[in-house]
Amino acid sequence: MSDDSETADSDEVEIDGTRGFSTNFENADLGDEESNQGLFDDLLSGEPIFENKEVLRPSYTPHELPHRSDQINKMATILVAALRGETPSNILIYGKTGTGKTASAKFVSKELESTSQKYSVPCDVEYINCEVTDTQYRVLAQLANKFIEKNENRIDEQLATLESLLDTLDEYDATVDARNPHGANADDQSNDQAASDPFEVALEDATESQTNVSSGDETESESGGSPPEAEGYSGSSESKSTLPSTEPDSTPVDGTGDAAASDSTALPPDHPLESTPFESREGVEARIEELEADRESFEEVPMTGWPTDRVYSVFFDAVDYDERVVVIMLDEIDKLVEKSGDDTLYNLSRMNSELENSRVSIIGISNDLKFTDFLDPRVKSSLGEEEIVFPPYDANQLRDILEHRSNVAFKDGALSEDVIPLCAAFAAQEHGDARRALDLLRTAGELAERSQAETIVEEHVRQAQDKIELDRVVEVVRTLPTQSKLVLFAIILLEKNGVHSINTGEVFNIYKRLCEEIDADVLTQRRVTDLISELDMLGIVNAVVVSKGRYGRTKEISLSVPLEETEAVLLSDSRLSDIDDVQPFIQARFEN
Ligand SMILES: Nc1ncnc2c1ncn2[C@@H]1O[C@H](COP(=O)(O)OP(=O)(O)OP(=O)(O)O)[C@@H](O)[C@H]1O
Repeated sequence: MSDDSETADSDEVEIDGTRGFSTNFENADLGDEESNQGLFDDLLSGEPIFENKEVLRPSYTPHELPHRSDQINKMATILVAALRGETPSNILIYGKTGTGKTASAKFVSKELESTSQKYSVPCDVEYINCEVTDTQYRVLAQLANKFIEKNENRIDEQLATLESLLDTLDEYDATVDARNPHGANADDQSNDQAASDPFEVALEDATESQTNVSSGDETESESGGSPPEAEGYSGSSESKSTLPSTEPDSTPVDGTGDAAASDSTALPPDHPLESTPFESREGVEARIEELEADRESFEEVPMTGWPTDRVYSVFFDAVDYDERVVVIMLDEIDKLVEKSGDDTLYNLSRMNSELENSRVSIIGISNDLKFTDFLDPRVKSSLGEEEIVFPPYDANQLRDILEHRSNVAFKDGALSEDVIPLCAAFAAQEHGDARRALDLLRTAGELAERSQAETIVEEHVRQAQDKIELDRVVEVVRTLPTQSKLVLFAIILLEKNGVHSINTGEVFNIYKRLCEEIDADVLTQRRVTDLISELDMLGIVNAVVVSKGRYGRTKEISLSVPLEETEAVLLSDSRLSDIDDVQPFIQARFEN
């Protein structure tokens, strides 16, 4: 270490100005140990606590969800209808934050999609977080674009299969010509062996593709039981309806050698188009053209600017392009309703009566048990066909969840015994929130790592609890409206000056002075009393009503959060930071 820094120092002494850059780059190029000053070496040298910290982050989707098997099974029982080609009932999922709603729903949808691939039943799941995507326009636009992308991908796969079918046809024709320069199809026994390999491959390819004739057509669906990768000639009703039956026995070929010369439906058994829906090269080429035209016609929806009707119609067409069951998962659905009413849900829930090829089913996820009160009764009954409740976890369940994760997250021996029970207990007090429990465990690990400890102990968990709480306070205070910030600042100033049992009148007087100082509107005392109650509800201040005997009742206010940190957050607001000398204001509390 010391060697490193000495060398680095001497480099710096020798160079000046622009030359310094080039010398440093040279060092970097050399890549030897002497080129850095060991800023990170110390940190890296400590024994790491974590084996895989990502596992504790909210973005990680666990493979196992202990204590949620009832809810997961119920969801699967409802959604299995999609794998039978039927429309699953809509589902509403309720539960407080951190009770595993999103994780469980994502887990089930992953399983659903992979099983649907396994059995070649077309089924798509789309997830939307309505806290981010919170208007009807955005929801529909996002869905439209996702389905357009899916359709394009499917078309690309189909085109690739068809192009390779054309190649196989070319090879086949060339081989036939070579075998039989006079035009007869030489498929007699003696030639079978020589011809078998490429044709068998082609036939296999074609059969594989053909089994997937499944979607987009009114005429037929043959999806069940075919292999997952089969993506063949699906899509257009027109091309399909003009195609011959795909049943192999429709034109028996006797193997005597004249099949190629006979009419086009009588393909020899080793013909690449046999057991495909196509009877000629032209048929394949026409289908390619048609798919390319479809692909061209898709128009991506811009994120703003179109009339909502147009967005809806593009979304509708994109969903209905293929035969499939579509599950739309709307997480934080209450935020969407709160922000933009229930129009989106109304439109989505009535789609099925108009869709021709596909079916839509909705899973809504909400923290707010009461949000359906704001829904149109028709939407409410359609959306809530099935309801699944996620109860809060208790401390034992949280302990199990943490233990599962910690096995992967931490190095052996990095956790002392009481850490997980303590994290679970803290989080159980917070309405059984698994996210909070995982945050605590991760933060405790980070604090231990930062202090270069080898194991995480109870103290780290307590520090983590304080840190998370403080982070929450900072976030809440930072995002308060200016008027609330002024009221809170007034309370802080009073506390800082040793005033105990602060009452509303005192807060109001200081608040008024602060408003004048920064040219803000002054609210009425009644309104300020409301703002104090809001701060109380957010857990930032504690306001209790006390009786003063014959002088009536008053509120006694005290700060519930750390004073200095909160003041620092308030002063980081550019408007409040203009207030320079606050001391004289304190006198104002005696004024009236
Ligand atoms: N049973 C469980 N097993 C393992 N991890 C879980 C379990 N339940 C929840 N989690 C984890 O807890 C965190 C929060 O879960 P999730 O996001 O599913 O909660 P939520 O109920 O959807 O909360 P919110 O309503 O706030 O979105 C995630 O990291 C998730 O992986």
